[in-house]
Amino acid sequence: MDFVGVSKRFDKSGPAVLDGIDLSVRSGEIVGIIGPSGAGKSTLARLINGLERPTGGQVFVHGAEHSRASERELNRLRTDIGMIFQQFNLFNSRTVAGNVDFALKVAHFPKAKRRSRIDELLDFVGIADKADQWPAALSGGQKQRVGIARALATSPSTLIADEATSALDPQTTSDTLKLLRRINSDLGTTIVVITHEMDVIRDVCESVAVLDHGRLVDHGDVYSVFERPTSDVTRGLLRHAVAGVPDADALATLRARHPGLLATVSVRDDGAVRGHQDATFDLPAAVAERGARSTVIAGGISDIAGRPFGALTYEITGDATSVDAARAQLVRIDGVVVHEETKQ
Ligand SMILES: Nc1ncnc2c1ncn2[C@@H]1O[C@H](COP(=O)(O)OP(=O)(O)OP(=O)(O)O)[C@@H](O)[C@H]1O
Repeated sequence: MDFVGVSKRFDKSGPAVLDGIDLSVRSGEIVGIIGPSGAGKSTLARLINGLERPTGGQVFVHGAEHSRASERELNRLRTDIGMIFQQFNLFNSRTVAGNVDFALKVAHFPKAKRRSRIDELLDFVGIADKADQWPAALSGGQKQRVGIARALATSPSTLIADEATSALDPQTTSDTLKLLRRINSDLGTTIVVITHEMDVIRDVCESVAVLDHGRLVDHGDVYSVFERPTSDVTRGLLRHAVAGVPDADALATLRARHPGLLATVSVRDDGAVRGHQDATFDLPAAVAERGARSTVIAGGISDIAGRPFGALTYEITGDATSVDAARAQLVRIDGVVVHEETKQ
């Protein structure tokens, strides 16, 4: 999937909702599109399935240029793109099986094979026992599984999940994201995850594109973007998803409880601290060598694309000479931030 210099205006004299987007998505990857409300995420998704056309640039999906396709060609191309939504968009007047059947009918799937295809799909998403239930009798997570089964009915090579977990509780979100990963690994489906939550990106995506006011402000594999965000929007979104260097408010709270010297160590791949020659730099050991003690008081380590990522904040205590010696060592290490108390 390729976006080449894509722009979109709904009104000729109005603002650009998307502005000069250059973005490539590899076939078979899970990519996240994230950004604050109004950033242009849903518009980008609608360009992928041809519900909107760009006012500038080109959109290619599986080699076909969507931006130029006729309405007829678009209809055919759309059968190769499944969509799932925050509000599930199920037909309440049809059973679970009936909802999936509808997608098969629309795609002219052979009638004789429909029942077995429905059973296969419901089994795959884990709700085989709900085939004859009505949507109203299902939980949010089960409804989303029906939505997913329906979106997969025609074996699309791309699935767009537009805020698909935003209405779900944390456990159901986690189960749904696991299902998306299984769809990707078992069926090879390219998945575009539209979200405003960095936790979702962290838990399921391989690459991420960050939108702000219609512009692409960060893009790359998830680990790199988490490690080196280049925009304030990305940094703001990350604050809630991974532990980092505490901001001024968090630091004030920590200081109120911990009078010692405070220092934060970034935890990166293999525990290595970037820029430090000894990849196993160990703050507690370094501090102990100088006769001081260290205690973890804040932080966390997440798993991002199978690699550790996070930060740990320590309080360093002991006699003044030992703490000063520890401080002198720590300020020289890249990846360690020593929080000096500013004198009033
Ligand atoms: N059909 C339309 N006509 C006019 N303006 C539109 C249309 N669709 C979207 N917009 C505008 O485009 C901008 C981006 O909207 P979009 O829905 O793509 O953002 P989003 O990032 O998905 O936001 P949210 O997270 O709130 O869903 C908004 O300012 C919105 O008002």
